[in-house]
Amino acid sequence: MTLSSRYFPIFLDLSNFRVLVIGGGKVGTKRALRFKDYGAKVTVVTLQVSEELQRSGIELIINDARSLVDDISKYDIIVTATNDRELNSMICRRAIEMRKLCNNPTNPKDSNFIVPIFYEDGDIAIAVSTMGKSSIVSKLILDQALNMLRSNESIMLSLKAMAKVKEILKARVSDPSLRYTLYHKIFEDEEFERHINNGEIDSAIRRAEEIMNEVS
Ligand SMILES: C[C@@]1(CC(=O)O)C2=NC(=C\c3[nH]c(c(CCC(=O)O)c3CC(=O)O)Cc3[nH]c(c(CC(=O)O)c3CCC(=O)O)/C=C3\N/C(=C\2)[C@@H](CCC(=O)O)[C@]3(C)CC(=O)O)/[C@H]1CCC(=O)O
Ligand SMILES: NC(=O)c1ccc[n+]([C@@H]2O[C@H](COP(=O)([O-])OP(=O)(O)OC[C@H]3O[C@@H](n4cnc5c(N)ncnc54)[C@H](O)[C@@H]3O)[C@@H](O)[C@H]2O)c1
Repeated sequence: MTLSSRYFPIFLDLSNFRVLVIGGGKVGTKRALRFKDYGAKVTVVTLQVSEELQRSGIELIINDARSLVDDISKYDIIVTATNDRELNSMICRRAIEMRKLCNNPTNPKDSNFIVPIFYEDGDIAIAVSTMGKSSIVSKLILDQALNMLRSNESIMLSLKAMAKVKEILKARVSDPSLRYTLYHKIFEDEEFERHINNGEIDSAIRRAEEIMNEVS
C-alpha cells in the first residue's frame, strides 16, 4: 500500500483528555462544544467570548493567548482558532514540538491532526476528509455514504447479526484462529446472506449456529 497522506485515521475516546481551544469565535466555539460533547475537559482562552460559549459551562480564560503560550504544557490537545494566522501557526508549532496533538483550523499544514466531517450513532461511525481541500465536498461524500446505508437495510441487519455471532462465538470457541475462520465462513454463507436479505435475523443467527456446530 502506498501512503498518500501523513494523517492516520483513528477514533479517540476523549474522556480523559484536557483540550485547550485558543480563540472563542465562530470556529473556536464550534470545536470547543464538539470536544466537550465527546467528554473532553475543555478550556477556551480568548479575548472575546461568543454567547454560546458563555452559556456552555466550558472553562473560559479571558486573556491574550500570547501571554499563556507556556501553559500549553498542561493540555493534551490544542486547537488554534484565533483570527490571527501567525499566532495560530506559532502556537501550533510550539505545541507539536512538545509532542502535543495540535489542530490549526486556519492552516491545515501546521496541524498534526485534522478534524474530519463525521457521523456516528453508536453503531457506525463514518468520518470523511478531503485533507482540507473542501469541507463542502467532504459533506457531500458523507451524505452519499449515509444515503447508501439508509437505502440498503441489509447492511445494518448484517451488522446486527454479525455482532450477535461474535457474542456467541466468543463465549463458545476459545481458539481465536478458529473464531476468525468461522466469522468468514458464516458471513460468506449463501443461506445466512439470504436470511439477512429477507430481514430474517433470527433465522440468520440459527444458520450461523448450524455452521458453528458443523465445525466446533
Ligand atoms: C468538518 C468541519 C469541522 C469543523 O470545522 O468543526 C471542517 N470544516 C467545516 C466547514 C467549513 N470550513 C470551511 C468552509 C467554507 C467552504 C469550504 O472551504 O469548503 C466550510 C463549510 C461551511 O461552513 O459550511 C472553510 C475552511 N476549512 C478549512 C479552512 C482552512 C484552509 O483551507 O486553509 C477554511 C478556510 C478557507 C479560506 O480561508 O478560504 C480547513 C478545514 N476544515 C475542516 C473541517 C478540516 C478539513 C476537513 C476536510 O478535509 O473536509 C480543516 C483542514 C481544519 C482542520 O484541520 O480540522 C466543518 C464541517 C461543517 C459541517 O458540519 O457541515
Ligand atoms: N476550519 C474551518 O472550517 C474554518 C472555517 C471558517 C473560517 N476558518 C478560519 O478560522 C479563523 C477564525 O475564524 P472565526 O470565524 O472563528 O473568527 P472570529 O473572528 O469569529 O473569532 C476569532 C476569535 O479569536 C480571538 N482572538 C484573536 N486574537 C486573540 C489572541 N491574541 N488571544 C486570544 N484570543 C484571540 C478573538 O477574541 C475571537 O474570539 C479565521 O482565520 C478563518 O479564516 C476556518
